[in-house]
Amino acid sequence: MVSITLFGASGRMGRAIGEVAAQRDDVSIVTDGGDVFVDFSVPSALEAHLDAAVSAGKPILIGTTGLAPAQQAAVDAAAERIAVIQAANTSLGVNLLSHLVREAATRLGAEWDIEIVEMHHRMKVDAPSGTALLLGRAAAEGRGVDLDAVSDRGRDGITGARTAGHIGFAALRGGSVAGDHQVIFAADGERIELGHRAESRIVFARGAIAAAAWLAGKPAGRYTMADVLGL
Ligand SMILES: NC(=O)C1=CN([C@@H]2O[C@H](COP(=O)(O)OP(=O)(O)OC[C@H]3O[C@@H](n4cnc5c(N)ncnc54)[C@H](OP(=O)(O)O)[C@@H]3O)[C@@H](O)[C@H]2O)C=CC1
Ligand SMILES: O=C(O)C1=N[C@H](C(=O)O)C[C@H](O)C1
Repeated sequence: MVSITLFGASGRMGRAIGEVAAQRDDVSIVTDGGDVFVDFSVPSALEAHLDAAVSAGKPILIGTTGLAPAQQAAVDAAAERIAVIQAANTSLGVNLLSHLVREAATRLGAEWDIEIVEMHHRMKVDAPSGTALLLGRAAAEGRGVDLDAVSDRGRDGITGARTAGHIGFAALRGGSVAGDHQVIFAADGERIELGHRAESRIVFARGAIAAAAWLAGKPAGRYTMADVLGL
C-alpha cells in the first residue's frame, strides 16, 4: 500500500485523484506523513509543499503548471535532495503525443511551420497551458532549437508576417473543456495535425496515481512520465 499526501485535495484535480484512489486498493490518500507527496495546487503554494517533501525525505509529483522562474528553480533544487516528477500532463495520451511531435519535428524541415492550439475550461488561470509548452519543447527539441528563442505567444494587431522557424501558441478558454491540445505542422499545400482531447480529468488522475505509486522509495533525482508509463 502506497500512501499519498495530496496538496490541492479539494480542487478539481485533487477530487479526481481522490476518486481514482478510492477505486484502488493499493493506494490511499492521507492527511500527512505519506510515502509520496503529490501537488496539484497553485504556483505560489508550491515552495512550501516542496519544503515539506524535502523535510520528510519523500518523493514528490508536481502537476501544478504556470510556475515563475523562481518557483521552477525551487523544483530544480528539490530534485537534488528527493525524487521528483514534474509533469504538466500526467495522461498517457499526451505523453505519447509528445514523442510523436518530437519525431515529426525531427523529420520535417524548417519550411513546416509549427503552431500549437489549446483549449481549456473557463476557470483555468495560466496560459499557454503547461501541456502546450511541453509539446512546444518537444517540437523545439526535435528541431534542435531552444523554445524560448523561437516561441510566439499571443499575437495581436499588426504582427507582420510569421517569423520562419518560430513555434506559435494560441490559448482558448471556455466552458468545461478538460484539456484539448493540437500541434499543427503547416507547409505549402498540406498540413499535419497531431492532437489529444482529454474527455475528463480522470485520465490525468490515473496517470498521477500511477506516477505516485512508481515514485515511492525512489532515490533523489529527476524522473519523467515516460519512465512511469514505459514510453
Ligand atoms: N499535470 C496535469 O496532468 C494536470 C495539471 N493541472 C494543474 O493542476 C493545478 C490545479 O488545477 P485544478 O485542480 O484545476 O485547480 P483548482 O483551482 O480546482 O484547485 C487548486 C487547489 O489548490 C488549493 N490552493 C489554492 N491556493 C492555495 C494556497 N495558497 N496554498 C495551498 N493550497 C492552495 C485549492 O484549495 P482551496 O480550494 O481550499 O482554495 C485547491 O485545492 C493547475 O496548475 C493546473 O494547470 C490540472 C490538470 C491536469
Ligand atoms: O488546468 C487544467 O485544467 C489543466 N492543466 C494542465 C496544463 O496546463 O497543461 C493539464 C491539462 O491540460 C489540464
